This record gives sequence, C-alpha cells and structure tokens, in this order.
Amino acid sequence: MITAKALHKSYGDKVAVDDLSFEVRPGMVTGFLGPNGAGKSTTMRLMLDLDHGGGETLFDGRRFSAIRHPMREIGAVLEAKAFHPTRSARDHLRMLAAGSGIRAARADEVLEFVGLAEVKRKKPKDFSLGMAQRLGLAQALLGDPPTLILDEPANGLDPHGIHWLRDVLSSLAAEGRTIFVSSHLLSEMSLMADELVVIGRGTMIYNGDVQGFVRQFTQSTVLVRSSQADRLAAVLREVDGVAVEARPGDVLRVSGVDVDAVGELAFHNNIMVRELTTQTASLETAFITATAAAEEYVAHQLTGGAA
Ligand SMILES: Nc1ncnc2c1ncn2[C@@H]1O[C@H](COP(=O)(O)OP(=O)(O)OP(=O)(O)O)[C@@H](O)[C@H]1O
Repeated sequence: MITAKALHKSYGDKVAVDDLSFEVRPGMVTGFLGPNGAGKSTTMRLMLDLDHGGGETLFDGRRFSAIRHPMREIGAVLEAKAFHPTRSARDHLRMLAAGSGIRAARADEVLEFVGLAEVKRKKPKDFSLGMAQRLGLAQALLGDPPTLILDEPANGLDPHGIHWLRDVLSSLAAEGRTIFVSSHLLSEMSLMADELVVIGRGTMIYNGDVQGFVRQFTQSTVLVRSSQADRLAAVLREVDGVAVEARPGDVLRVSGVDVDAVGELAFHNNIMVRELTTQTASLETAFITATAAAEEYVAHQLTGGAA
C-alpha cells in the first residue's frame, strides 16, 4: 500500500503539485493520469524522496529514504533512458544487482522476461525507446519488489508492446503487487488500469475506479430508431430536461432520460421502436471533459502573416 499525503512542490511562483493525497492499493494497477505538465513526474519524484517538497509518501508505513534495500521493495523507473553509457544491458543490471545483494543470475531472468535476452550484450544507448522501456521494466523487477512505480512505461512501445505491457502489469498485480503507472494518454490507461488517480495543474480531479470516472465526467445518451421518429421526438420533447437530436436513418439521440423511460413513453404512445440502446461516452471523452479546465498547454489557432 502506498499512502501519499499532502504532496506539494513549487518552482518559484509556479505550483507544480498542490496538496495531493491519495492511496495506491495492492493487487491492482493504478493509473496516474493527467495532461502534459499536470505534475505527474514531479509527484513521482516527491514520492521517491528524489525532490524536496511538502508532504510525505509512505510505502507500507515507511518513507522511501528509510528503506534499506529499495530495489527489493520498490521498483521505480522514472526515465526511460537512464542507463550506464558504456556497459551492456546485462552488465548494467548485474552491477545494480550486486549493489543491492541480488544474485547475478536474476539479471538474465528479468531480461528474458521482458523479451531482451537476444540483445542483452548490446549497449542500451543503441536501444530504441521501446527497448529502453523494456530494460527499464527489467531493472524495476530486478529485486522482485512488491511495489512498482513507472513513469510513462508505454511511451515508445508499439501497439503490440502496449498489449504486452498490459498483460505483464496485470499479472504482476494479480500476484498482489502494488503498481502505480503514469501516462498522459487515456487510450493506454483504459487498457491498463483498474483504478485511476487523475490530476490537472497539480490538483486532484478524480480518484477511483475507471467506470466511476466515465460516469462522473460523461453523460450517457439513448439512441432510438423508429419509423415514427418525428412523433417520438415530439413526445420526448415534452418531458422536462430531455434533449432530442434527430439523426439520419430515423434515429434520435436522446439525453436527460434513461433507456427504460424512452421505451415506456414509446409504448404508451403506440410508437413502434426498432432499436433502443444506451451509448456511454468513451474514457477519452471523460478525460477531455475532466481535464479541459486544467490543461497546462493549450494550442491556439495559427494566424497567418509569417512573411
Ligand atoms: N525543474 C523545473 N523547473 C521549473 N518548472 C518545472 C520543473 N520541472 C517541472 N516543472 C513544471 O512543473 C509542472 C509539472 O511538470 P511535470 O513534468 O511534473 O508534469 P507531467 O505531468 O509529468 O508532464 P508530462 O506528461 O508532459 O511529462 C509543469 O508546469 C512544468 O513546467
């Protein structure tokens, strides 16, 4: 269990992390989500006592700096390419293993596990970003730690690699580990996470399960198809708070009412319905709604006149 309490960090006048508190529970993957510049990396550095700031983070009741063999307790990767410049991938891991009292053979095991066995004698500086991410994960797993903290581990992975990572993280979580992974991409997170901590401009926007996030930040609509769509639209528009949008193909998109009520109204008014479904907005829509006001970097229209 990770307990982050009142984390805070300012750079001059700029507040990067603003009184952030949350818990990360074992046995599941918790996604740490926020737009670019929201404060995810800064939060992770604060959690690992790599940065000075306010608040504290406890890992099963202890601060990171108080843990004797951190690699055996917390596998953390904050930068994908932070490897020794001249050593091979294998030697890099063996060196780290030796420093933490981990047997040397473990380096080969984790390299095999992340799919880098064939390139283990190559230098990481020649690795692609995706290979570096795999090596980062190997490094995090070296001490077989019960807790993993990974900053943007899917960055640079191809779709196949992202699915692989999802399977790896969920099987590691199923073993009872505590897993905290950041991303600025909802599409990745929706594949990987069970729980979410969503931040914007350093403050908490949402903490809870993925479905709850969608429920809180999206409105589901009802799609109904009927050859008497005009009549049904008129009936629905008489209900308070209901909005109806006519779509091509005798379809109505209805909001402000649930699917049961639409079915009942149609039945009582003798209107034949051929299709009736609830449409829930995607996680991507929920993310954009939730973080719109908190976006750090907003693109603006380019006005001409370069010459
Ligand atoms: N060393 C620094 N000096 C000044 N400002 C900084 C420094 N590091 C981060 N910041 C600012 O703090 C805020 C949070 O940055 P951080 O890198 O933690 O965000 P992030 O959520 O990890 O972003 P991204 O998804 O783009 O990696 C940003 O506005 C950033 O510009």
